[in-house]
Amino acid sequence: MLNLDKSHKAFAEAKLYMPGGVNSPVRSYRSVGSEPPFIASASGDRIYDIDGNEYIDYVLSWGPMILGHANAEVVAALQEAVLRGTSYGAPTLLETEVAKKIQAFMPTMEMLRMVNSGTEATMSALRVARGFTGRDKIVKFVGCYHGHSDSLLVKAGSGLATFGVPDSPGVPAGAAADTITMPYNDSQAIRGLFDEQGDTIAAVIVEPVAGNMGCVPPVPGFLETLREVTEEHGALLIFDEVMCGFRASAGGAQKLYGIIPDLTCLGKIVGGGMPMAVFGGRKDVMSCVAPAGPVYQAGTLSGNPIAMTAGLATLSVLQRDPTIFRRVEAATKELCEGLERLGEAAGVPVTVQRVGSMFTLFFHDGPVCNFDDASVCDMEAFKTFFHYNLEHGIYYAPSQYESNFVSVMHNPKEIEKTLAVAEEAFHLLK
Ligand SMILES: Cc1ncc(COP(=O)(O)O)c(C=O)c1O
Ligand SMILES: N[C@H](C=O)CCC(=O)O
Repeated sequence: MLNLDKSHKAFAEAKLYMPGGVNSPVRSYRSVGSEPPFIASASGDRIYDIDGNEYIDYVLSWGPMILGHANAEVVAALQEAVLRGTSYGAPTLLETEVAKKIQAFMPTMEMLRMVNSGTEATMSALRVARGFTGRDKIVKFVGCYHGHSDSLLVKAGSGLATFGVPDSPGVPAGAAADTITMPYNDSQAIRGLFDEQGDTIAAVIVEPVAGNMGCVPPVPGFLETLREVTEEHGALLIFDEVMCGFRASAGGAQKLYGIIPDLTCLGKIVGGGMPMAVFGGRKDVMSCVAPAGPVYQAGTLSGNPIAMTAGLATLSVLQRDPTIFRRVEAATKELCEGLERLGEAAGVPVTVQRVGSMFTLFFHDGPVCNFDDASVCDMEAFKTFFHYNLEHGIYYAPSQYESNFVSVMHNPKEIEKTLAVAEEAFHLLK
């Protein structure tokens, strides 16, 4: 039995100071009816809690740590950088270096702006789209999560789906009034919407690979339809690649599926584990952003040298060794195929969905194409599987509505161990 005594004590104390004891709801383990291990350190594919337990980590800080935790090159760059000061609130050479690197991976980022979180990136991209088109309405998809800004907290995935509050109190009706929600992967519905009100829509924002209702790939034709209808009606297409950027492929989902969005949001990997995100895309659109144009957007710590350093070091490693993407994807494929095979062998209805190095094991018989499919998964089976794994040193995301991730440090031995634990867990569910 896992000993979490110190974590339980730490959680009780944390709850006195922070709502629910955490600084982001999905960390609380409330959805799986338990309490989270408090983490003391991490290295490679492992994290270690304050009770001395060790886990193979498939959360990876919710995606960023594709090189594994505490990558030597990233750490060395950060150690040097902090000695030069942590923030100047003034331009640096680093920011242009990072911008160039991002553009090398994603040429559609003709011009971009750095921010501090995925939430800021999507919120700002929408403002730019509205400013550029002079229209107010935006379209998002049920079960997609784009951070916690008011107009996007509507029928959202991730923690909101997990806790059963897809719309949040505190969002004024007016702030969400211009947000239209549509079912994911339904091209016909989106065509119908654009036939009726396409000329009033500023932008469609989408996770081109959804990760926040679990990992749900776009069905063939869906992204193509979004591109077509937005183009036909003068609306912008925004790809939220905060999660799937550098995961679906080196060039993100846009490269994998060959669709060029007008704007893209990046986060997670791009900041190498530091608070940093980006929005960018077409030069004519991004030229609207202040001070080049009238659409206001700003940030005291935006582009700060520490986040830039972590991002630059991470992207440099990825650029220098393109086999990393192949290796991480191969490991993820092996793991996912193994999980599906073992589930089937045990007679447990499971579907494992994967794109690149992100995946979800759904307790669902058949493909999960949208939020409705995800929400009829067997949540009790998920919980049992999750807890058995945690107790045996495998750290998955504590919700069926989340993706898991693999790093380049997960080698065949770790995958083998993970599958051995999964096999035992499936047998519990027979
Ligand atoms: C696709 C997507 N967009 C936006 C966000 C918001 O990013 P952040 O948590 O950095 O605000 C997230 C994750 O939280 C995400 O997965
Ligand atoms: N699903 C979210 C991001 O991708 C989970 C991270 C969070 O909200 O803390």
